[in-house]
Formats: sequence, structure tokens, C-alpha cells
Amino acid sequence: MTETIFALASGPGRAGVAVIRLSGTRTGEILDAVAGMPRPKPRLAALRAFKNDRGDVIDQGLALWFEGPASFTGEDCAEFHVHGGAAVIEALAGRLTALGARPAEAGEFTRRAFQNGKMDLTEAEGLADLIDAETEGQREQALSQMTGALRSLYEDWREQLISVLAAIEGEVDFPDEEDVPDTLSDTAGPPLAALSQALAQHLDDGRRGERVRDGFSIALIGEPNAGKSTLLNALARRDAAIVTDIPGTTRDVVEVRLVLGGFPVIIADTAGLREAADQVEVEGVKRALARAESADLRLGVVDVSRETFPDKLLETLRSNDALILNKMDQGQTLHPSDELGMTQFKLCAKSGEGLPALEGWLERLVVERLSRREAPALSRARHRQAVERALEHLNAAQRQLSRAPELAASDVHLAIRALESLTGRIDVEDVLDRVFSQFCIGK
Ligand SMILES: Nc1nc2c(ncn2[C@@H]2O[C@H](COP(=O)(O)OP(=O)(O)OP(=O)(O)O)[C@@H](O)[C@H]2O)c(=O)[nH]1
Ligand SMILES: [K+]
Ligand SMILES: [Mg+2]
Repeated sequence: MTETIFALASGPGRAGVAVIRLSGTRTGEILDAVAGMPRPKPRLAALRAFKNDRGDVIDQGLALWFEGPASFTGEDCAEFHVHGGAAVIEALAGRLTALGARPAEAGEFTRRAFQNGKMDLTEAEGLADLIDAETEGQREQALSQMTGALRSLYEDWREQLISVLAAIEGEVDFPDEEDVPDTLSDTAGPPLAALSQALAQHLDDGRRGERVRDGFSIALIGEPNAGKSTLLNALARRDAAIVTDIPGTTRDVVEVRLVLGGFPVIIADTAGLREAADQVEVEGVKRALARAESADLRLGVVDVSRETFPDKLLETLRSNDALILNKMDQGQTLHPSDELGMTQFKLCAKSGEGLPALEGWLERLVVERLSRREAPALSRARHRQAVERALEHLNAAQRQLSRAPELAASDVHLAIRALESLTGRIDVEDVLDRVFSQFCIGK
């Protein structure tokens, strides 16, 4: 017996068609009361008049019946396709409530699908990501996760670990009179080593999946008046940040979201790096350096009418970053230098000259770093933490194997649990709450 829930599954606001979905034990009888008998054949749309409690027609539309368990949630489900006007939706929602259904919470349909074994937790997350996907790269990654790419990877590891565990426990329970530890090293050692290598490789992917999901982050840094905000606006094609000839114009981090090569990118303009004079400047520089530190790529912007490259800037940049020699329209005293060992671009941010070359390079770089590989990428911090936990236990198990098999067994057991928390095999209520609350209502 489950409560019967309903929600507007299509987007809010005026539309040609609105879809209201229903799931739970009393779905069938509520469908009959609203759409009349006979009940539509499962999965086939039937044109019906939907009536209120006085028998007046609310609207005319399509009714669908999905008999559990062959439904999205695994329970009895129904859909009403009505005209997408506010009054129609409200009247139908009122009728469903009067018949004993209640409005669903965010993610409640998917949570029921998860609880009924229709999908694991990573697939549910993939579904949420697919609904949120705004770029082609995000759509591809979410779809692959929703259709089980991560689940099958993690389930496969889990099954291998269960065999390893069986081997170790067998030795613990029925020790060979002779050299137990040696036998174990031979049997359980190689698969443990191979698995821990696989997990390490999965983690060591430059956080690709998380970047695809949350955005590749680029920080613009440099001295005051180098033209960082001008460059940000040029890249964004709009006046996102204030530009003036007063040094110290930008204080907070100003973010702009772009799509490059089908991937989400967040470009951050920052305060000019300098010996700060007052408290506000000190805080601005602190934030600039923190953003530079956490970014996936730094673009160091320099005014070419300077004599030398600023030390502080060179210190902050890394070898894969790029230097932007800006204000090429002004007297140039600074020149690109091979000694810096960094990609360099000549630019006039104000007129946009040189911008296409920079944009082309950025796009290629983002595509190269984020493109899909054969192996699926973990896409959330939650996955990373769980795989890291599993790997720690695997490494510990390897160390214990020849000394204390029973301790090795308990470590393998903990590694299995970490993988199970990842796929949701073991219910961790607060994890479930967090995952499903991120869904929209109606999914
Ligand atoms: N001639 C010329 N002027 C530029 C160019 N790029 C920026 N400027 C000017 O340089 C001044 C400073 O530009 P901003 O974009 O505000 O510089 P910023 O690096 O953001 O400066 P802060 O926020 O103060 O650190 C403004 O007057 C811009 O118009 C350029 O390529 N050529
Ligand atoms: K400025
Ligand atoms: Mg600025």
C-alpha cells in the first residue's frame, strides 16, 4: 500500500499540452473516477472527458494507464494529457486531491522507481542530470549514466570483490595446515591489485565527469588595468563586468557562463593582483588568488606597454596555462617569450583583434580535456568520495593479506560497502534525501 501521488510532469506555465502524472496504490480507481470506464488498455492512449465530482467536464484529453510493475515507478501509474492552461491544471489537481491523491515532493516518482529496483542511484542521478543538461556534452554524459554506464562499472567491481572476499574467508575458515598467507597472496593478491589499479585510474581523470556536469573553470588574473574585465566582456559578448581606466575597478569575482565545444565553461574575472592598500583590496586579491588556485585553467593578462612580466603573475600561473599580451594597439615593449614555456596570445581586448585565435585555442583545450572516453567518468563529488574510500580499504587489504587474512577480509568487506553506498544498494537515508531533493517536482 503506497500513498498515491500526483504532479505536473510538464513544465509550469501556459502550454499546448500539460501532463499530469499519478503513481501509487489507488491510481486505478482515481483514473476510473476522473476518466470514466472502461479503463484504457495499458500503455495505450485513450481520448476521454475528465470530469469533476458533479460530473461536469473539466477538459477533454488523453488518459494513459500503466499497470505496475511495468511502469516508470514500478507502481500503478497513470497520465492525464490535458490542455496546458492554469485553470485546467488547477481543476484537475483539485479533483485528484479530493479523490485522495496528494501532490508529490521533488524527485518522489524517481525515488519510488529507485526503491522498486527500476534503477540504481547512479542511474537516478543520471536522470536528474539529463533533465538539467544544458549542453551537448552534459546531455551525452547524463544519458550514458542514466542508462547504466556507472552502475555496470561499479557492480562489476563489487562482484569481483565478492569473489575475492570468498577466497579470503575460505582460507580464514578452513586454513590449509601449510602456508596460508602464501596461498592467499597467490589467489587474492592479483585480483586485489588489479582492482585497486582500476579504481585509481577511475579517480585519476582530471575530474573530467565533474567538469562536464558542473563546468570547466577558467580564471582571468593579472595586475590592475591589464584589461581582464574587458577580456571577460569580449568573451561573453556582453557587459558582464565594469570596465574603467581606474586601477582596482574589479573587486569581487565576476562569473560568466559560456558553452565551448558543447561543454559548460565558467569564466571568472578577478581583482587585479597588487600590494593592497585597504581592507577591501586585500579581500579582493585574496579571492582572486583563491579562484586562480581552484580554477582548471588560468589566463594571465598583461599590458604589453609594461617593461617586464609581473612576478606575482608568473608565480601564480602553471605550465599548461596561457599568457595574454593585451593592448597590442598601444606601444608594445613586452614581447612573447619562449623562456616562459607557456602558450601566449597577442590581443587587443578592446577591439577584439586576436580574440578568435584565443577562443579557438580555449575551445580545443576544453574539448580535449572533457571529451568522452571509453570508460565512463564519475560525475559527482559523492562518487569520488565513495571510490576513494573503497580504494583506501583495498590498499589496506593488500597490505594485510599476507599478515592477517581476517583483517584483509574486513577491509575488502568495507570496500564492498563503499561501492554499495555508491549504487544505493545499501540505503543511506541522508544520501537518498540529498540526491532526490535535487530533482524537480514531477520527476
Ligand atoms: N587601448 C586599449 N585599452 C584597453 C584594452 N583592453 C582594456 N583596455 C582599457 O584598459 C582599462 C582597464 O581595463 P579593465 O578591463 O577595467 O582592466 P582590469 O584588468 O579589469 O582592471 P581592474 O579590474 O582594475 O584590475 C580600460 O580603460 C580599458 O578600456 C586594449 O586592448 N587596448
Ligand atoms: K580597471
Ligand atoms: Mg576588472
